[in-house]
Parts: sequence; C-alpha cells; structure tokens
Amino acid sequence: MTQREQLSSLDPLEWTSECGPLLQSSCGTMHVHNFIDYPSRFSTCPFQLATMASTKKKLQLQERVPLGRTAWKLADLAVLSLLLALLGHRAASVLGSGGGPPPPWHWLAALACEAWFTLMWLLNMNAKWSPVRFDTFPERLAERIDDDELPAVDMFVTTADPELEPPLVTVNTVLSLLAVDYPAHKLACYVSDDGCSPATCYALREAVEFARLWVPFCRRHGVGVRAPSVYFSSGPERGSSPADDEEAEFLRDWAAMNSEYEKLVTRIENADEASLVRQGGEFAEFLGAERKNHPTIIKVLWDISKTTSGDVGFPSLIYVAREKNPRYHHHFKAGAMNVLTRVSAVLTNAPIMLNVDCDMFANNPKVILHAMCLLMGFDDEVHSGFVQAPQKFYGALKDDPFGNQMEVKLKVQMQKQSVDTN
Ligand SMILES: O=c1ccn([C@@H]2O[C@H](COP(=O)(O)OP(=O)(O)O[C@H]3O[C@H](CO)[C@@H](O)[C@H](O)[C@H]3O)[C@@H](O)[C@H]2O)c(=O)[nH]1
Ligand SMILES: [Mn+2]
Repeated sequence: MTQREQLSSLDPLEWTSECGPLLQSSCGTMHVHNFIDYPSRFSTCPFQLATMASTKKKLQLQERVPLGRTAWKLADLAVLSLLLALLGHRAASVLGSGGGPPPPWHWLAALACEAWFTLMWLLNMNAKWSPVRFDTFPERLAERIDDDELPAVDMFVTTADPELEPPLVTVNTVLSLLAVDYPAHKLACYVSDDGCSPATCYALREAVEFARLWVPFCRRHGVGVRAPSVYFSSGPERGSSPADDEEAEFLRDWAAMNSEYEKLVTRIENADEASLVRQGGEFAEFLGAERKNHPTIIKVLWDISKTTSGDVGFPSLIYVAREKNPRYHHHFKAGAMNVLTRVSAVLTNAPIMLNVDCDMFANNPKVILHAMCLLMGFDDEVHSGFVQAPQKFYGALKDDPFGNQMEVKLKVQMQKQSVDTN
C-alpha cells in the first residue's frame, strides 16, 4: 500500500500503555519529555500537577480492564503443546539414530527452523498473553483539576515529500490538531518538513487563515472529525443533536464552510513551487534550497500569544525545515523528531509531546484529554510514560486483504463504547 493510500487516524477509544502487537504501531504517541536533557521541562511535570491538584476530589481518570481471553489462551496452550511435541519428535529422531546412519541434513535444518519458530512464537505469545484495555474518563478531568493546571502539549507532525505526502494531507492533519478540545494556549503545533517545500509552507500558511473559520465552526457545532477532507466527504453532520431552530443556521454554516474548504483545496493544489519562490517575500528563503542541502528554515506561521482577546483561539503553528547537509545523515523521522524536540524546547517547552505522521489525523477532538487521563491518572508516575492510540487506515485496498481497517473489531468497540456511555 502506498503512503498516498493510507490516510490513517488516531482512535482514542482504545488506549494502551501495555501494548500488545496490535496496539504497538508507532503512531499517535504521546510521550512525557523525560528522556532528553532539558531540565526545565521537568518544572511543569504533569504528574506533579496531578499531585498539586489533589485538593480537588480524586476521581479515577482511567480504569485498567483485563481482557479475559480464556478461549484464546486455551488455543495458544494447545498450539504450544503441539509445537513442543513436534520438537520432541524431531529431537528424539535426531538423537535416537544411535549407531545407525546420521540423520539427513534436512532433518537437522527442520529441527533448527522449528526451534526458531517456537521461540519466536513464544516471545509473541508472551507480549499478548494478558492484554488489557484502558478506559478513560475525560469528563472527570475537569472535576479533578482546573483547566489552567492541564499540562502544555507540543504537537509534532512530520512530513518528508510533497509528492508522496501532498501538502493538503498535511494541512488536514494539522487542522485536526489545531481544532482539538484542549485549552489552545496550552498547545503548539510544529511541522517538520524534510521536503523543504515552499508549497508545504504555503499550504500551512493558508491553513492558518482557514483555521480562523474552521476552529470556531467545529466548536460551535460539536464537529466530531475535525480533518475537513474527511468531514466534508459526507453530508452535513453535527456532533450534538441540533435543536430545530438551530438546524437552519447549522446548514448555512456548513455550506459556507464547505465552500471555504473547496477554495482552500484549489489554492493549495494550484500552488506552484517555482512561482512561490520567484514571488520572494516570505518564500525567498527557499530560493536555492535543495532538499538535501539547505540551512534551517523556521517560520512561526501563527502565534497565539500575539492574538488580541477578540481573536479566535487556536494553537500556534510553527514550520520547521531542518538544516540538511549531504555530509551528515539526516536519520529520517527520528532526526526530524529530534529537531522538533529542540526547537520546541526553545519556543514552548511543553512537558508533553504528541507525535503524528502527516498522513494521520485525530478522529476525536478529545484525543489529548483521553491521553491526559492516562498520563495523569496514575498515582505513581512510573506507571505511565507514554500513551499510544492504534491506527485505523482509510483508502485501503478493495476488500481490505490485509485487514487494515479492522472493521469488525472497531465496530464492536464502537458499539461497546456507545453502550457504556448511554
Ligand atoms: O526522512 C524522513 C522520512 C520520513 N519522515 C516522516 O516520518 C513519518 C513516517 O514515515 P513513513 O515513510 O510514512 O513510514 P510509515 O511506514 O508510513 O509509518 C510507520 O512506520 C514509521 C517507521 O517505523 C514510523 O515512524 C511511523 O510513525 C509509522 O506510522 C512520515 O510522517 C514521514 O513524513 C520524515 O520526517 N523524514
Ligand atoms: Mn506513512
């Protein structure tokens, strides 16, 4: 599957900090910034905040629910006993040849392969022997701590190639993050562009203008999926059930917003790198920049601290094209994350970071609140270092031969969730 075909999203219905393989995809991860040497980040450690807030009623923010899995365990034990029996048989045949001719070489090869397979199978089993689900209760956060005690979060998006990862995809990811339900001044979104593309920078500049309308629209109408490409791919749909007299207003807003989005798409898709650079101005820095050989370009595209009280509140947006030099390896996404960690340490220095790839989007505006329930929901901080949301893929191949969409599993979970919350 190509990257273009993968539009993945974060699914906060199922969080984990004890991962089975299914839950271990390396996306949508929130880390506490405790592995790098920026001591000042510790000064606002969320766990200290959780303790500070202990004057408030101590409601449980998360619940660890073991998933029994008895039938699976029995099946696994049956497979294990068959594997051991097979190994025993092979070993007995090899060792028991006694004075007879030595076992043929392919018996030895089969024994080695099966022993290796059994070891791998055991390690795999070990990781998913006792899976758990974490239920999170973001509505209790407000009862437990005040809004201004919520820790700040730096949101990192990495993009690498404007051809394979079109700027519009990155823009949708960024818009879904700028519109999340979390105090806007506690958030900042950093985009690392390893493509060093003026088109991506331009698209993000346009995204800021669009966000001025999009974020209030999402909040006013309780929009569920805040990546506009996904939201507008179906008819008018609002989160909370509208009162009759508001319906007409919503439909009007929806149509206006949809038309603004279409204009945004046209502007972004028609942007031409060469003419942007020729234009000069803020794109002059891209002049002569080769993708693998250029100095750092950092642009603060939107700074929430400079807004006046009447302005719309959505998080700051910072564009970063890190320095590239053919003499040094850039280390792909890891290198980009490293640079974002350092740039954000200077600008906002949030104690928590959220990482998504440019082809993911948050499919639930409460995604950060859900994660906070796990990051702040344990009395002892050693029990929670990172939170991971599983990926759900869009645009998969016909009939989903790789099972990427996990249709059945997700449907069952969704139903369960709606039963739980009803
Ligand atoms: O030089 C690079 C190469 C990649 N990326 C970004 O890294 C992310 C992942 O790269 P990709 O090639 O898309 O890998 P995928 O296989 O699609 O992604 C999965 O596998 C990657 C490698 O394990 C993980 O980093 C991702 O989080 C995970 O979703 C994307 O946002 C890229 O834009 C960069 O920033 N710089
Ligand atoms: Mn990818």
